[in-house]
Amino acid sequence: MSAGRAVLTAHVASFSYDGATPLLRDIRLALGEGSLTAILGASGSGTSTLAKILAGWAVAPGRGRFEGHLGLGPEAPGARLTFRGRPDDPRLSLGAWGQHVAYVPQRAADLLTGAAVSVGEELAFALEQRAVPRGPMRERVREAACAVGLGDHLERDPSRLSGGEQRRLALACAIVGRPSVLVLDDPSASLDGSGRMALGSLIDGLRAEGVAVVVAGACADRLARSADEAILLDGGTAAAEGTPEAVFATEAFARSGVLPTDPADEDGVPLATAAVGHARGTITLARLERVSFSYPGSASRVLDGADLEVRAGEVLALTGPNGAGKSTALRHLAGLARAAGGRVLVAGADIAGMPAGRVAAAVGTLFQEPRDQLFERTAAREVAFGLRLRVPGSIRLGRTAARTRAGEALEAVGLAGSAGTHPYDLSASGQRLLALATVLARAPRVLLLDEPTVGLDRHGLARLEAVVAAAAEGGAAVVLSTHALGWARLHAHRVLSLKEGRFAPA
Ligand SMILES: Nc1ncnc2c1ncn2[C@@H]1O[C@H](COP(=O)(O)OP(=O)(O)OP(=O)(O)O)[C@@H](O)[C@H]1O
Repeated sequence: MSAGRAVLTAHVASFSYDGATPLLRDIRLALGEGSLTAILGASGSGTSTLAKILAGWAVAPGRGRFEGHLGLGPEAPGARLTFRGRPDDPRLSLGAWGQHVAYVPQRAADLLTGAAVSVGEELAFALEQRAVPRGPMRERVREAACAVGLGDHLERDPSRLSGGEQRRLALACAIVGRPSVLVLDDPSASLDGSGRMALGSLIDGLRAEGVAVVVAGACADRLARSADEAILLDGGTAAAEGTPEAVFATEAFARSGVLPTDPADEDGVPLATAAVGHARGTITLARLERVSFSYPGSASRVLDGADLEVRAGEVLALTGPNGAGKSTALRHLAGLARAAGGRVLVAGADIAGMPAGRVAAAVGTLFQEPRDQLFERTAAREVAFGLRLRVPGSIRLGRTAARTRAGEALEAVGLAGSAGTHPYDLSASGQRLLALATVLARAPRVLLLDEPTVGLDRHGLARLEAVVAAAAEGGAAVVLSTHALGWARLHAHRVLSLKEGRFAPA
């Protein structure tokens, strides 16, 4: 695709996960030095799979059947690997490939070792494998951390970072090894405004040094718009290719379900929240009253006298920088974190000392990482599970009623056709919608949604908007945390920003 000297070439003649139904067919890429390529496609179109193939993660026995070529550097015999989906295919050494091609998956935490006790150690890991001497290693670790805004967090425990901070760390891990190709799946997900700006500058800097960058996703955001080349995946193949402008102008793009604008963009969105009208309810369903909280072992207060109130029928959006404490505030409302000072009230009751299981009778939570809340064999069973539980204060449904309700909830989020699918076989956005269905099915009075828009395409976002509006119409209180500020201004009654432990109108 790119006219510059190719640093990576790929021909995906065919790729399937199950060895039978091809997900991708006849896709060719040639990534030029210093180029930016956008791989766009709606949920399930294969953008993440193509990113994984380029990164070498999907090219291994047991990971799927790949037929085609992968080549590093100018095409030459030996630099090109040919795959026929057979046992005698070349073994792609992820270690060797990874020295040239770095990758940040959609679920950024998957890139982290899980063994490092500090951000600095996590970053040093890849360099230790390459025997980089201590002095330069320290310098490169600091440089990579600073590039993503984690320069002051080198001593922090990676497992205790917020979602956005973890994405920043994964990005730093990818660049610390100085790759010649960087593949980023949904790179802006969970990043605040400054994180997005830093990502843009980082990519510009890497391209100036000759690194070929690939961004994959379901949104024609600023990064995709600034690409040299875009490729639109639809129906398993490249439905359009060319400059972003040319691709965005095609009928295939209009049909595809790719978001034509970024939900984070505030351009043209009025400051006062608009489309949803006024919340009608007067009953307060959830409240934080002067809540203070610090995580164990940390001197700083994440919440510091935070006040928040949400009424029946209201959609309240929480925004604020990465690490500000939005998820922490939601955890308090779900009874999963306990205030050190102040009170948390849900449906009129002070929940101090109330077991989280009991709070769950009134509250449903969509977590920031939805895969963490999925554990069943099929999507239908996943949704039915919570309906069959004995939760004090809520009604346990019989098997048939639970199945019917689960079907309705799957239908509402657009997953009726995936009822029999294993939750882990759904795309990341499919998993988010499934987790949302598990919450909706129980019809809780308070809905807590942690970054519900992340990774959703146009169809997914429309479903989310519909179910949030319907829940509020039905009298539920909805509290969602988001960096999609433009979207929040359109779909929430109020938007609050969390800074220094307190909420204020955004
Ligand atoms: N289990 C934990 N132990 C210690 N610190 C934590 C833990 N979980 C989160 N933190 C820290 O608390 C702060 C608030 O985190 P939280 O996840 O609530 O932020 P957030 O506003 O939701 O961020 P993001 O926008 O990145 O998702 C961050 O500094 C985070 O690193």
